[in-house]
Amino acid sequence: MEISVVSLFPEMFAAVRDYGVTGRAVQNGLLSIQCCNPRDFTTDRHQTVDDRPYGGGPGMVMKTEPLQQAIAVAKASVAPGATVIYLSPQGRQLTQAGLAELAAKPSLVLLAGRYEGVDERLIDSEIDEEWSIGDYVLSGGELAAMVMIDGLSRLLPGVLGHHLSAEQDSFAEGLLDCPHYTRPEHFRGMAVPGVLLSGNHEAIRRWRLKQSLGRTWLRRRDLLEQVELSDEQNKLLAEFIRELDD
Ligand SMILES: CN1CCN(c2ccccc2CNc2ccc(C(N)=O)cn2)CC1
Repeated sequence: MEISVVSLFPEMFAAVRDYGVTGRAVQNGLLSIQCCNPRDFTTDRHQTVDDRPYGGGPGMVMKTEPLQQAIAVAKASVAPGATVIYLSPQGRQLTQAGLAELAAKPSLVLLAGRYEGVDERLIDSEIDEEWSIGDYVLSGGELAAMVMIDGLSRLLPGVLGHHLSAEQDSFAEGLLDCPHYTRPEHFRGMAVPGVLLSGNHEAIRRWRLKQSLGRTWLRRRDLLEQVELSDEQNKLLAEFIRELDD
C-alpha cells in the first residue's frame, strides 16, 4: 500500500517507517510512506504556515495556500484515486473493522493537522474521509496518522508472519486478548496455568478462547454485545462466569 502524509513534522514518521513490523513492511516493499511538508510550499521569508482565524479568537489555522499545494503533491506521489483522509477529533471513530476497510484501499493521503486545524473549505473540497482515533485532543494529527498506519499495515497480506497472524484471532473476532505467559514457570510465587504446559493444543485453544470471552465480559461488556457468539463460545463463557464464584 502507498501512503503519502501531509505534515509539518515529517521526521516524526520515522517512528513507523524505521521500526518494528511497520519498518519491515516498508523494507519488504509491502508499504511505502512518503511525507510532504506544507512549509516547502511557502514563498515568504519566514516560511509562514499558519494564518489568523476569521472571526478572531485564540490560536491560528493552517495556512491554506501551502497546504493545498502539499496535498496536490501528496496525491500525485501515490497511485491515482487515493483516498484523502483527515485525522481529527471530529472524525469517524477508528476501530479494528475500520482498519480493515482502510487496509483494502490501494493508496492513502493522510493530512495531519496542527494549530487549530484547517479551513473548512479545504476540508470540503479536498478531504474524502475524516477519522478520529478516539475522543481526546492531541497537539497534532501526526500521532493519530501513525496509529492508523500501524494498525492497517498489520492487516496487509504478508506483513505479519503466519505465527503472528494467529494473534489477530481474538481481536478480529471483536474480543479482548487472552493472558500470555513465558519463562520462568514460577514468578513471584505465581505459577503458569497448567493447561499451557500440557501440550494439549485443543485444550489450550479452548482455554485461550474462554479467557478472551471472560475478559471481554468482565472488562468490555459493550464489545461483547456486538459479537455473535457460537455455541462453543456461549458454553465457554458460561463456564468462565460460573467459575468466578468458586
Ligand atoms: C489544540 N488543537 C490541536 C489541533 N487539533 C486538531 C484539530 C483538527 C484536526 C487535527 C487536530 C490535531 N489534533 C488531533 C488530531 C486527531 C485527533 C484524534 N482524536 O484522532 C485528536 N487531536 C485541535 C486541538
